[in-house]
Amino acid sequence: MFAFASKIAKKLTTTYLVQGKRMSSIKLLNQSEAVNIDVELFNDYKFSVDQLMELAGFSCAQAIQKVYSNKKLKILVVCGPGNNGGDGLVCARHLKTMNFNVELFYPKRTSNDLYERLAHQCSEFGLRFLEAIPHQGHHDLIVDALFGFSFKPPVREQFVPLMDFLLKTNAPIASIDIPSGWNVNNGPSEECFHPDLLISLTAPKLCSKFFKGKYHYLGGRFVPDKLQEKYELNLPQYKDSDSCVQLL
Ligand SMILES: NC(=O)C1=CN([C@@H]2O[C@H](COP(=O)(O)OP(=O)(O)OC[C@H]3O[C@@H](n4cnc5c(N)ncnc54)[C@H](O)[C@@H]3O)[C@@H](O)[C@H]2O)[C@H](O)CC1
Ligand SMILES: [K+]
Repeated sequence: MFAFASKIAKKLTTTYLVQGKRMSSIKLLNQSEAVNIDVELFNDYKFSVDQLMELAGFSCAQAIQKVYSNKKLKILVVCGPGNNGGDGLVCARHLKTMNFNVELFYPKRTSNDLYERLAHQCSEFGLRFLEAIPHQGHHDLIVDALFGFSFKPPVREQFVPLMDFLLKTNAPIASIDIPSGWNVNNGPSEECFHPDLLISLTAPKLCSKFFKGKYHYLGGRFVPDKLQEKYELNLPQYKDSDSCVQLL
């Protein structure tokens, strides 16, 4: 019996091993730490939003390509009004260059130069923006780039139908950074959907403890060593030129 129990225990621990590090030893960020790291990357390390968004969005496309490699999949990328939505626009463009069939739904466009350029690039790359929430069953995979680490529940009225669509869909959902609608620190409520794939950016957030999907990746390979040490992130090593690393 002991042998059986230890076999199970061993299996559970190995599931959480990432290149020799236990998943539990990787720091999970709370909402203020995620915001502070973001601010430091901009203010102290002098990154521009465009730079980080391009790397973040590309790493998400790479993780999606690794998990769902079938190029016949019809993918819908749902983009929100903040930087999470910007990551979604970048991710959609890269998925298109990886030969996926991609459509976008971007209901609340942000009118600033960066977002206008990103949306323009998507159009020029041949991506179609849907005018309304599509019928269920039209897409094989949904990329959730609605809200990220600045989301504060409850979701505002305007986004309720879209959140309802995400809750009811049978298609797998790949969430960028945070499953939209989840409390960044405390995780999901009963009305929240559960994604199949989560791509945490910079470092996983506290809510990822409640993730019960199949695949968890880390992306956003732009965190300087000094910053990793300051926040004791204990991130796993990215392999070769990969922009993402599998955690689960
Ligand atoms: N350092 C990094 O890891 C980087 C991460 N990136 C991505 O940026 C997001 C965080 O972006 P931010 O603009 O701060 O916020 P969000 O996109 O999460 O959302 C803001 C947006 O949402 C609205 N909003 C907030 N709460 C609600 C609500 N309850 N109902 C409706 N709408 C809500 C708010 O008004 C704003 O409009 C991070 O997660 C990453 O994905 C960067 O791309 C690169 C650096
Ligand atoms: K999201």
